Amino acid sequence: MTIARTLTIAGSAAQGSAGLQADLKTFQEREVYGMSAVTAIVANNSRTEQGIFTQPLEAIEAQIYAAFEHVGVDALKTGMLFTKEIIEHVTAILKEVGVSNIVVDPVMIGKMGSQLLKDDAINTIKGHLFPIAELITPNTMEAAKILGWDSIETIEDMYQAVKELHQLGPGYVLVKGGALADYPAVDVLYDGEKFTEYRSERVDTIHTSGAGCTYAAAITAELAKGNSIEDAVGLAKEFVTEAIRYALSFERGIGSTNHAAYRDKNK
Ligand SMILES: Nc1ncnc2c1ncn2[C@@H]1O[C@H](COP(=O)(O)OP(=O)(O)O)[C@@H](O)[C@H]1O
Ligand SMILES: Cc1ncc(COP(=O)(O)OP(=O)(O)O)c(N)n1
Repeated sequence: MTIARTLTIAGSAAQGSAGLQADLKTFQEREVYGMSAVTAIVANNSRTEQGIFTQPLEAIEAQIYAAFEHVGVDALKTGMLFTKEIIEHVTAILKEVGVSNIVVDPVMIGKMGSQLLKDDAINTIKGHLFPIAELITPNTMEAAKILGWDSIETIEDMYQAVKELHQLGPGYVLVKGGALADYPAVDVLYDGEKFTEYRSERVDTIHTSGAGCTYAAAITAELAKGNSIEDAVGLAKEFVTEAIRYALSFERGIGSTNHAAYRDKNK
């Protein structure tokens, strides 16, 4: 049996909704083979002062090579990279192994408040990783920060943002409009010439932890299967919308996107 192979290079979100936990659950749901390289462990709780445990560069490198050597990778995504050093090291390895389907989700601050990218690492992700990415998937806050804008408030702003972000070198830019509360859930894709909008109704919920990771992981899975970027984003948008519609509350603040919801709906 052949199966498409995916890798996430990301942080571990101990609470299970985001990070590599969301990615691996999504890979499984999209019926691809999932692998992971852990960059940092995020484990915020009321008893632990230091909730972020960065992995040594040597450990990150070993995990990436293990995935490439033992299995092979058809598409990969990056999530939490946290430091300049990790970004530089991961970029150098990806250039060496020569993988083409790279999805970069430039996560900066999680919905639970964790810092996922140090402020001094934003320029490194722009300068090193974006030029080798097939697709970058910032949310509106991340897109504004990367561009040095105050904020992105409207869909017109999103159109301007994808154009400017594309000049940083990725093949495609997808700006996600989940935070624009006055609009439906609109995302804008740009390939340097053509804009494509992806829309769904806005689900009335606060339980969207992991939505961005889940979306980028589903896109990665569909690219690994050989779909075009446009089709991969469309399929992933349907998947993440169901994951948000049937989100899991746990009744303790912001709950999790439900990675099994799309499967349950299509049974
Ligand atoms: N309340 C919502 N209802 C429906 N879709 C949403 C909602 N919030 C976010 N989305 C969608 O979820 C995906 C992830 O977007 P977003 O939440 O902006 O990313 P992030 O988790 O990185 O902040 C996008 O397709 C966005 O449009
Ligand atoms: C370890 C870790 N990585 C990434 C995220 C961000 O997840 P994302 O789905 O982009 O957004 P939030 O759900 O946090 O808003 C994370 N939280 N943890």
